[in-house]
Amino acid sequence: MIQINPREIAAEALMEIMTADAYNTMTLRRLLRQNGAMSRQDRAFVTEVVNGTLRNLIYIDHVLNTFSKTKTEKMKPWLLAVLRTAVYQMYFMDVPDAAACNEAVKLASVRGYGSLKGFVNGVLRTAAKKKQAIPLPERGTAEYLSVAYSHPLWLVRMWIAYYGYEETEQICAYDNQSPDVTIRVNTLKTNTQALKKKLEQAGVHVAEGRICADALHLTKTADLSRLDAFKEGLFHVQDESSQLAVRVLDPKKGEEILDMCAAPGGKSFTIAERMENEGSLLSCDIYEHKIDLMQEGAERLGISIMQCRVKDAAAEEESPKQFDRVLADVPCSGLGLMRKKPDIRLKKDGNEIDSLTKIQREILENAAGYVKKGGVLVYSTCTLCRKENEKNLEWFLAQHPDFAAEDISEFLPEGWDTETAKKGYLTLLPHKTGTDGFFISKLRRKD
Ligand SMILES: C[S@@+](CC[C@H](N)C(=O)[O-])C[C@H]1O[C@@H](n2cnc3c(N)ncnc32)[C@H](O)[C@@H]1O
Repeated sequence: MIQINPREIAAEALMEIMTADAYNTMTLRRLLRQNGAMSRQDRAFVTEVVNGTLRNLIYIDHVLNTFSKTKTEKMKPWLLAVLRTAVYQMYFMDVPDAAACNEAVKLASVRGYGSLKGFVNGVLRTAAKKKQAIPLPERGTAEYLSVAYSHPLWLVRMWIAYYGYEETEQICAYDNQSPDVTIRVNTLKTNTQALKKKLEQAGVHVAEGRICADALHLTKTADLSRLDAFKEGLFHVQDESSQLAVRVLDPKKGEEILDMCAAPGGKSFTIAERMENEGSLLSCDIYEHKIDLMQEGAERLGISIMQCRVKDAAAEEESPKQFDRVLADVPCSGLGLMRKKPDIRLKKDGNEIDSLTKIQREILENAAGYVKKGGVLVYSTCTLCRKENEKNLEWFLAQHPDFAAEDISEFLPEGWDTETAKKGYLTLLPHKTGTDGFFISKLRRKD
């Protein structure tokens, strides 16, 4: 039988993600599939090493650059991947230093770098010895937050300008916690208590929602899709921030609703459930393959009012149909998702923000045309970036005197700061709300 070395698969995945700018979940999934003979434990190890290394990459590179004369940007991609994954094991996992180091030395040879075994060994042994004494940039600087919490410097600087130093440090620290899985109870088929009981019987640890009554937080979940409760369509995965966005949209039974950027479908599913599967919901996305997934999800959940369609939300339509409520949950930089998506930290700069802002404004402009007189438009993102959030809202209101921002405080949990909510918008800072970082705003078209 061929022996598969999980450390080699982890280094391979990391190298591909870094060199091809590949999306980490897809690369990982493919490599795990190609090496299907690995045990469950080895697969979990590979996943942990890859995601953990990505999550801590800036700090790990700082460690390597502290102890290696050859800097990380000059290293061969394979050696760099081996060193990075080894430092992750030594610094962040319970792997003994000697094991991580010896295995890395072997991996260097596997791909023809036998002559550099001494280099790998030297850097890792020193890194192991000096673990407690890594020199960091001076506290109180953006550089310190960037290295200590492995967040890109441009992002830390942007957040400091928005939220101040302390708040930024708290966001960064929150991003480094391991996330739980949040689900939305399918109220068409069950209720929170019944589902909680069923999941607990299946060995899942369940805690109740902190913001939404229909949310549950799960830990000790292996593969959710294997649970009977999943197969029976009793829930879908959805963060409480997204559930709150739908609460703010406030969909009603019998209405006509449009979700302009709907895939993978989470908010559409919650909208349909809140509508008690009565009325009509048009769920669009620009990517065809995502439409199929969304349709499958709706079927699993027993939702029949959702029509899924491929449609570019930024393309103008001549005489658009009008809806009671429109959700524009636009493509964004995703900076509120750092806890769950480690590769978002790899964004080298904020340059894409301007092009995203342009698309978001095009989508918003079209959204206005889809809202009936007296109807509602909710604009939301999963990012912490004022250009994509508050600035877009301001821009929209300046272009559209026929819309007014609407107070959303009644939808928020007790005790939340409602100063901006009264003006129709809210930024969810993840360390305060225990959710993804998120932005929700609500507008109503005047009669
Ligand atoms: C933030 S995600 C939406 C998440 C979704 N609302 C949910 O809750 O599951 C943004 C979506 O916009 C889609 N998208 C990107 N550009 C688009 C466009 N021009 N028109 C429509 N959808 C677009 C992406 O495929 C992505 O699925």
